[in-house]
Amino acid sequence: MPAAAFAPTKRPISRINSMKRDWEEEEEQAVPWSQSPPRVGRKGALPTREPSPPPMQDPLETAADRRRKAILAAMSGDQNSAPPTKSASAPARPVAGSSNSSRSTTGSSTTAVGTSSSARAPLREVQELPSLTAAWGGDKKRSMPWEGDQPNKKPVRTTSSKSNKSDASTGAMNIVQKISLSLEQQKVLTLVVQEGKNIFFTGSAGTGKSVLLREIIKNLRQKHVKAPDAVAVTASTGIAACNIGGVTLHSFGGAGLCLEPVDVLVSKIKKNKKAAARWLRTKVLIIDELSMVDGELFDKFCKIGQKMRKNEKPFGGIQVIVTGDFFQLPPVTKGGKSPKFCFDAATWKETISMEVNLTKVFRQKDQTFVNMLNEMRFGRMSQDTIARFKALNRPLKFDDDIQPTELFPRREDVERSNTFRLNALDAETQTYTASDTGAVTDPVQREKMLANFMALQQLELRVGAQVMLIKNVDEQLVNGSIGKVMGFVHKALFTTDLQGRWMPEGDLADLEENEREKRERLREMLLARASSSMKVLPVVEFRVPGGTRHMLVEHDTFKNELPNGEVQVQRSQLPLILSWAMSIHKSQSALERVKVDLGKVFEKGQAYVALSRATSLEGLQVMGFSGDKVQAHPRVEIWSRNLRDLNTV
Ligand SMILES: Nc1ncnc2c1ncn2[C@@H]1O[C@H](COP(=O)(O)OP(=O)(O)OP(=O)(O)O)[C@@H](O)[C@H]1O
Repeated sequence: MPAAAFAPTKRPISRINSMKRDWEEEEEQAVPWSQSPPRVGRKGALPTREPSPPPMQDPLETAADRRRKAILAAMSGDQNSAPPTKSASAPARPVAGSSNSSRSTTGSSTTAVGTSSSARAPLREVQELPSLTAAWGGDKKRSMPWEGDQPNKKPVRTTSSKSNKSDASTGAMNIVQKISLSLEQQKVLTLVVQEGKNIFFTGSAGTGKSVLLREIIKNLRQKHVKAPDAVAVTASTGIAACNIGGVTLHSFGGAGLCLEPVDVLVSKIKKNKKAAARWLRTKVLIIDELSMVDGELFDKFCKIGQKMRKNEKPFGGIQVIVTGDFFQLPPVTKGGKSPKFCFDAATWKETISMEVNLTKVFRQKDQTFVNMLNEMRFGRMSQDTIARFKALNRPLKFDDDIQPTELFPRREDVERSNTFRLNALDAETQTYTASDTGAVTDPVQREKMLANFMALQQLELRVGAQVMLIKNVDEQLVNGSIGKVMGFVHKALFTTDLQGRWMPEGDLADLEENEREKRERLREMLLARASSSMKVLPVVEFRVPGGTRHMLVEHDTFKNELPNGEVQVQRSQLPLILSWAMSIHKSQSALERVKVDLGKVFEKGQAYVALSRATSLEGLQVMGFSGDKVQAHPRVEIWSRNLRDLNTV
C-alpha cells in the first residue's frame, strides 16, 4: 500500500475482539438513515438537475451497517457487492453518452464542454442540436466507444468535483464552452446524412474534423438503424481506428495487405464469408486519417466494391465519406518511394463528388498562433514566423508541478522518458494488468491490434505520477485531461467532501474522537488483512477549466469493432496513461503544455502535427526549430490550391 493510501497510523492493533461490540454500540444510537444533501455531498455525488432516486436500502440500515458492509465487501474483494457509495449509484455527472444520457439516445449533434459555476450548482444538461435523424424516427442507437454505454460496459464512474480556483498558471486553459457544430460543420453533416453525398472533408489541425466525423457516424447509424452493419467505420491506421471505435481499412476489406491484383483480392474475399457479407451489406464506408491511405489501395477498394456488388458505380454504390489532412502524415512507402496520395488515385474524382475544406480553427484561440501553424502547414514560413517559433525555445514555468508533455516521434523514447520519471518518485508502484478478449485469436495479429490501443497492457502508477485521461468522462474531464495521482484507495472506502475533493480519512470524518480512533484501528486491521484480494484504484487530481477535480479512476473498455458489432479485440484497463511523454502518432488530443524537440522529427508533416497539438504559444516549448524541418509535400501543396471551403463551392 503506498504511503498516501489511507495514510494509516502506526498504532498497534488492539481490541480486535471488541469489533462486534463496537458496531452494536453504534447501532443502538443510530437513527434510521435517510438521504440528506450533506451526506450526498460528502460521499461525492454532485447534485444533478433531477436528483436520482435514493438507492434501494433497508430503511433500518444504519451508517454503521453500511460502513461494515463496505469494509467486508472490500475484504472479500467483491467490489460489486459493496454497498454503493453515491458515486457508484449516481455518477457525479452524466458519463459522456451513458445509456441514461439523452445525448446517447437521440444521436444528435452536440458534444458538450462546459462547467457549472460551482461544484454544487445544478448541472446543465448537455445541449443538443436538432437531430438530423429525427425524421427517420431513429431508435436507440448502438453507442460509440467513446460514449461509455456499451451494453456490457462498465462506464468510468467518477466521484469528482472541481475547485473554483482561478487558473493560476499559463492562463491557457480552454475557455469553457458548449460545443455545437459550426455552420460549415453542419452543412457537411447535412450533405452526408440527408443528401447521401460522397464527401471528402479536410481542414488544418484543430478544425473539428474528428468532432464532425463523430456526429456523422452517430447520425448515419440513426439513419440506418434497421441495418446495424450498414455503416462501416474505418481508418488508415490501427491507432486512428481505435480513436473512432472502428477497424483498419485493411481489416474491413478482408483481403490482407491487398498487394495482389484486384481479381485475386476479390476471389480471396469471396472465400471469406464474413468479409464477403460485409462488402454486400455496407451502405456507407467511412475512412478516417485518409492522408495515410495509399492511392493504389483506394483504387483497389473502389474496384473490389464494384466487383463484389456487381455494380459499376464507384465502390459498387457504397456511400464513401473520407476525411483527413494531407498536410499531416503521408502514406507509408518503402525504399524512399514517393507516396501516392488518394487525391491522385485514378478513381478519386469519380468517387468523391465534393471536397470540402473546414476553415474555422477551434483548438487554438490565438490568431497569431493559428497563422504561424498555417504557414508551417504549407511549408512557407515568413522570417517573422520563424523568429517566433525560435523564441519558443525556453523553459516553461508553471506554479503547479504538472510538467509539459514531451512529444517524441518514437515509442522507445516515450517509454524511456516516462519510466525514468516514474522511477524517480519515491513511492510504491501499483501495477494494473489489462484483461484482453475478442474474436481475433491469431496471437501476432492480436498483439498488433492490441498495441494500437491507448490503454496499456500493463500500467504502472505511483503517487505523484503525471497521467492523462484517455476517455471522455463528462464535459470537463475529457480524453487528454492531465493530472497527478494523489493516492490509491479501495472503491468502497473512497470518500469526498462537499466540494468533491478526496478525503482519505473521509469515512471517519463525522465521528466523535474516541469512536473515530476505534474505527481507525479497526480499519487498519481490516486493510492489513485484505492483502491481494483488495485492489486499490488511483485517485487523480485533474486540471480542468477553472481549477482541479478529483476522480477515482475505474476500469473501462476499449475495443475494435467490425460493422456487424463483432468485437475483434477488447481491452479492459484503467483509462490512464503516463503523460510526461507521448508519441506524436498517439497524441490525438489537445495539450495545454507541450515540449517538442524538432531535432528528432523525421517525417514531413510530423513537426506540424506535434506543434499543432498545443493549445497556446504560452504552453509550447520548441527546441531544434529550423525551416527545413517544416516541409509540406509539394504534391499536396499544389493539390490544395484548388480546395474550396463551403462558402465558395
Ligand atoms: N463546433 C465546435 N465548437 C467548439 N469547439 C469545437 C468544435 N468542433 C471542434 N471543436 C474543438 O476543437 C478541438 C479540435 O477538434 P478536433 O480534434 O475534432 O479537430 P481535428 O480537425 O480533428 O484536429 P486534428 O487534425 O489535429 O486531429 C477539440 O478540442 C474540439 O472539442
